[in-house]
Amino acid sequence: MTVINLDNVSKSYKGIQLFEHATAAFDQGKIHGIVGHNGSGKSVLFKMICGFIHPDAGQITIDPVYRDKRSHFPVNFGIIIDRPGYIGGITGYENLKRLADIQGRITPQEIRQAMTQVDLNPNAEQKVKNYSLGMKQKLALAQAIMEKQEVLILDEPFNALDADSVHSVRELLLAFKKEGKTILLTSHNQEDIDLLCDQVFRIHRYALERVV
Ligand SMILES: Nc1ncnc2c1ncn2[C@@H]1O[C@H](COP(=O)(O)OP(=O)(O)OP(=O)(O)O)[C@@H](O)[C@H]1O
Repeated sequence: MTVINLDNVSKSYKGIQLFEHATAAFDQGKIHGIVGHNGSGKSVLFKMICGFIHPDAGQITIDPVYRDKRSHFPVNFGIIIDRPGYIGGITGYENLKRLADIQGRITPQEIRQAMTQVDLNPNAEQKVKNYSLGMKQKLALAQAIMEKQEVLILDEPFNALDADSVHSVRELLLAFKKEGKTILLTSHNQEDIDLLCDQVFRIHRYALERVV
């Protein structure tokens, strides 16, 4: 089943063409890797899929299961694109709790579980302003998975993670795939792509070229 479909998508910024008639389908229960050089448009692609920006032409269709009439954005998507702005003066847990309270769907225990899954201590008293880059990355990951989101859109999820954390996040993503979740990720590390991805798309000549 196709979860996200791109049909003839074109996008440019100030005369710089990023996509031209790009077409691709991303399937349920698979891990999809998006590769391409710096500035090729990986983050822009993810922002278009999540409805944050719009293609100049063409269509991006999301399975209606992930649509809600009341929202312009897809629902049940866990997203990491750019580094989110957390509140520095409170702990990681408190940040996630405030975000979780917006939907009011999960318990404190589920927030703690998500933090533990990415090797963050939910009981730590350290404020986010004192977090390292890798810890902020883990917090973003915890946010993306804490509501048990079915589709994960992860731009550079391994960025700044130490070797042990890379290993545990890889295992986590493979476990999510087994559960039937759909994952799109970017990485500049070929090993991540080779180990994790069922399908790989390369941004090449403004299109999404299937390489695996
Ligand atoms: N809001 C914007 N206004 C103007 N140009 C933009 C905007 N957003 C992105 N761009 C440009 O689009 C191009 C693609 O950016 P994008 O962040 O998608 O690249 P990327 O493939 O994710 O790169 P990297 O591998 O370095 O993360 C870049 O040249 C960027 O400057």
